[in-house]
Amino acid sequence: MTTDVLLQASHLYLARRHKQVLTDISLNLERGRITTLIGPNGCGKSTLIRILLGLENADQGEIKRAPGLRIGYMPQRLALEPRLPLTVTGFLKLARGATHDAIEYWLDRLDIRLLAAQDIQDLSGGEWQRVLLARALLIRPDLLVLDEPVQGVDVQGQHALYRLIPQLRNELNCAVLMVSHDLHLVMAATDEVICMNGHICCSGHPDQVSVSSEYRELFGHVMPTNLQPIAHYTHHHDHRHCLDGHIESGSKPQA
Ligand SMILES: Nc1ncnc2c1ncn2[C@@H]1O[C@H](COP(=O)(O)OP(=O)(O)OP(=O)(O)O)[C@@H](O)[C@H]1O
Repeated sequence: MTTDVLLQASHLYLARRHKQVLTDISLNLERGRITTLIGPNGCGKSTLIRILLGLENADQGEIKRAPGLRIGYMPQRLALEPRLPLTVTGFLKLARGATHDAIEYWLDRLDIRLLAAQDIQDLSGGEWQRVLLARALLIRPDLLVLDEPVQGVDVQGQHALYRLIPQLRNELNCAVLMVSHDLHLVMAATDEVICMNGHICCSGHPDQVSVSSEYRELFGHVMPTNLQPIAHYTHHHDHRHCLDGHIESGSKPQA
């Protein structure tokens, strides 16, 4: 592994109840890069994340993590005791890396200071997502893993969160791995997209993936009207890519 590679997964396979969930998944997560996993419901995104985090084991394959790697994880769901009376600050205190200073810092940085004394049961979906993000950031992770970070967040909030993620990457100089359902929403906030459906269908820069036939087969051509890109992306595509994103020989390179 080179020094910038924080996690390297090679040829992961996993079956669950006779169903092949993951097939031959290989990827590298590098410091300073944002990687987005995208794919339809049930394609194995959360399972892959759990395996990369070491919460589940693959049937086959290998995962190498940089020594001492600090991982901050924002799960898709968090099972909480429903009647547990707990303020946001109390909840954050339970997390790894929860020093007084760290909690104070992330409450301000994520604009959730006003929620500090609020009961976690009373948070809106969007507020809860920010609190979960703060919890993942407390240890100042080398690798920040976000499983559908905009779930339950309104469109404005989604844009705000996807603008924040590259800022956090710059601030912490960390790697980010996130799961999203909508490439066009995240494409300005990601360096690499891995499009999966059990196996990796295609991967590369969001510009390349969004025009690839494998991506279009999975997601169709039409962008939902309510989901506009955060930043305007233009496609100058007059050449073809191999599945690994390289330009096919003989095709015209981009101007
Ligand atoms: N413990 C299990 N037993 C049986 N099947 C499982 C188990 N865990 C996951 N699966 C199956 O594995 C597949 C992948 O699930 P996973 O949650 O990883 O998908 P996902 O891409 O994250 O989906 P979504 O976008 O809906 O969150 C699904 O078909 C799911 O039903």
